[in-house]
Amino acid sequence: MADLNIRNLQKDYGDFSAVDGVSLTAGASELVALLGPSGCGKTTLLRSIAGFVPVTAGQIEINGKDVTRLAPNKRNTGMVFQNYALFPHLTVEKNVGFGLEMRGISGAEADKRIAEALELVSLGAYGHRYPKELSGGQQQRVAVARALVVNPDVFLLDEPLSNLDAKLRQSVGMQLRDLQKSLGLTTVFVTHDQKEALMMADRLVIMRAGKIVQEGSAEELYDAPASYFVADFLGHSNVVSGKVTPEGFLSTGGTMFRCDSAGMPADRVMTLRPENLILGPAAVALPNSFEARIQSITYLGAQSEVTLSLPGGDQLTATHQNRTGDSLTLRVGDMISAGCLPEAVRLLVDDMTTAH
Ligand SMILES: Nc1ncnc2c1ncn2[C@@H]1O[C@H](COP(=O)(O)OP(=O)(O)OP(=O)(O)O)[C@@H](O)[C@H]1O
Repeated sequence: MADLNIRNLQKDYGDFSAVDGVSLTAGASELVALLGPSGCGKTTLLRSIAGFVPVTAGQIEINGKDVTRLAPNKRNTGMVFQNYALFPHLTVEKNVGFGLEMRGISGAEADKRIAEALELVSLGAYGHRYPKELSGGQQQRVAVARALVVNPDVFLLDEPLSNLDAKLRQSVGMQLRDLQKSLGLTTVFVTHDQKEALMMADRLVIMRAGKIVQEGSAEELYDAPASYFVADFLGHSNVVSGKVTPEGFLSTGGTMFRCDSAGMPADRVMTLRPENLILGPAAVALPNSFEARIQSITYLGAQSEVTLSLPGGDQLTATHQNRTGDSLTLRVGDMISAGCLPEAVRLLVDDMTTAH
């Protein structure tokens, strides 16, 4: 059981800040995902925790001990690198034993711990193979065993699923999460894939330009993004800008949306999740209801994505469930009723087109 406590961490390269005043905690057994676009500082933050990047300022504590200036092998962290960084000329056993050797553990004690670590990742029979004799998924498990063999206080993962094909990603991700939970490991996990983060993390930390912009559970962030940037990053596809009227509506190009606008400044963007935009007769009775033209339909099997063109020229996409016996006919060019509940309309600050 361990916890990680980061305070005001700063990593500057010249006058550029890769990590800019980050404070972050991760509790015992917690899996925290660092999520954000390329270049936002995720890897730099992770490597700072491991000790591979000397920080400019701030503090990193593991189990209440200040490790900010300690060498990597004195911190008791276990790290899985994006490309696994296995030694090609060493067997699986020797790769896994490397971290122990660095800590001066050898002989029978090392052999026992290597065998246990390989069992944990179901590679007990593969100790004598070389990395090139393993599949991508098996190599990833060797990298996980190598990180776990030292009984780390903090488990650090840098995009550990990105080299796996789409089919493997989900099952390996779930295995990794099960292992993390069963061992009670405090874990920080870097990804730029929001689906991966939603699937695995207890808490998501969204970064932008070296700073944390929002953190919370997957549900909290998806349901209540604090800004357009976060909404957009977590897969909201409908964003329309408008003006808040004194009566409490958001007025877009030609449509008024009833929503919770109390105390909102006038200029806002509206986000509306496609699954909350209802099509057909059921939409007519909703507090927000309007007629729109179907501009395109993308059939995706269980559902279709239907893009609507609103009277003022704005576009909204709806997710429509395809059910056997559904009497609603969708045809490109037709007018259709559409609507949503006021609480499905979220008004956010537009931090995508303004400076941040
Ligand atoms: N050694 C370095 N010297 C100068 N700039 C660096 C150095 N290492 C990283 N950076 C810069 O710091 C910023 C953050 O990089 P980092 O690798 O942490 O981003 P990231 O969020 O992990 O991105 P990605 O998802 O693409 O891996 C980038 O703009 C990068 O160019």
